[in-house]
Amino acid sequence: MLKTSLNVKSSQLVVNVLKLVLEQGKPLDRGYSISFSGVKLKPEEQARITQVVGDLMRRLNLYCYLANIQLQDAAKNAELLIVLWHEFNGLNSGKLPKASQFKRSEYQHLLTKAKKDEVLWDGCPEWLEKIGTEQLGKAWQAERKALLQPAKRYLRANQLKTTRDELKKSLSKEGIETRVVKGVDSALEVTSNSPLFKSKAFKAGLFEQQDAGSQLVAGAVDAKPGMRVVDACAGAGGKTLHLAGQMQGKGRLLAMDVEQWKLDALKDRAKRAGAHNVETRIIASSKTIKRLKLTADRVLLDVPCSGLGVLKRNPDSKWRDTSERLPVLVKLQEDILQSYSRMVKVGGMLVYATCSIMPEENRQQVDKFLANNPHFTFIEDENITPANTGFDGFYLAKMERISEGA
Ligand SMILES: C[S@@+](CC[C@H](N)C(=O)[O-])C[C@H]1O[C@@H](n2cnc3c(N)ncnc32)[C@H](O)[C@@H]1O
Repeated sequence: MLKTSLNVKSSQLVVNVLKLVLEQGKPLDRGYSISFSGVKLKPEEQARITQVVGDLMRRLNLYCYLANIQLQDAAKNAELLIVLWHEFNGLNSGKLPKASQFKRSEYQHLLTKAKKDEVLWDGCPEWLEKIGTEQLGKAWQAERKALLQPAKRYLRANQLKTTRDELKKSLSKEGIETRVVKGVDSALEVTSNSPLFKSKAFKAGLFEQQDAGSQLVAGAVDAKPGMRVVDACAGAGGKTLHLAGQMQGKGRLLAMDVEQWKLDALKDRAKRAGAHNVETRIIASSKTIKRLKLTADRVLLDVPCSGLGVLKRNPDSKWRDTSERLPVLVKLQEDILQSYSRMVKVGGMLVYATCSIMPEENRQQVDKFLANNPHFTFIEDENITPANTGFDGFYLAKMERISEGA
């Protein structure tokens, strides 16, 4: 946490980001890029601003409660929330705009009450508490607390161009300090506040920023040189590029998605990474999938999901989403699993993955699929949870096709 208060300029940038996210519905990353564009800021100051915004977003309901305002009025009262944030974190807020509106005795009274309400204290909206309790029972409490922690920055060494040890050394020469992540072969955790994307190492394609949990998912696909591999919900290719590294540029790696702009971004990233065996294909209709029937050694289905495993990285979604999205996503996941699994050849492996920690999107989804598809057999699954790992939360299940089936 910060040791000194924000200055007025930085506090104004916090306000800008909050307004973009809460009033205009921009994702947090976009809020940062718009607010920081053209503004001269030292990397350390930028890191301080993102810390304050991140923390405010993770516990927005708590800070609103302490400021005695409604959640829907958070953006309008952003300056007051920053004052509250300083007080809550034991920092002097005296020089900040709206410091004069801070009512200490009311704050102390509300703080005492808030401490008794664990769900509010952990920055959890009611809809999320309900889902978490229903789906995870007693385990939810630890996950709720883990999801309140700031997200760490992890990198994946691009095996096509370097090794993790070499990358660590190259980064250190540029003043970027990292440490090795135990249990994740390709991952480094960034321990300094250095900007990553202006580094020579990044421009040379030596790494991608990717959560360690996400690296475990792509690692489980175990794509080998010469294989035919499909990443069917590839997005902008976080995992595709990892698979390309596993394949060492040999074989065929097909990245598919329903959104062309994501595949366009993937192409740019693949170029920088030197991933020359990546082909992109838009899924225009079910025919795109049917044409690939029984052809792939590996199919990764990193399906659209609630994102409830990655809330510490995307805390803004707690205040945007509702529980109504979940059943819609569960149905979409079921359809994708049923239809896209056709691409796996006999003896090939299907990897189903989400960035959710909720069983309804995870093991229950897999069990339903296996019950209806006896030509697949279960190999193993893994719940990568924030409470157990400190990483973002993911789920993965591996299944093998044992016969052609339907
Ligand atoms: C969890 S994200 C994928 C993230 C990506 N694999 C990565 O590691 O960066 C899910 C992706 O599924 C895509 N998607 C949504 N509906 C789809 C569908 N019916 N078929 C294939 N992809 C779909 C979304 O556009 C999104 O990019």
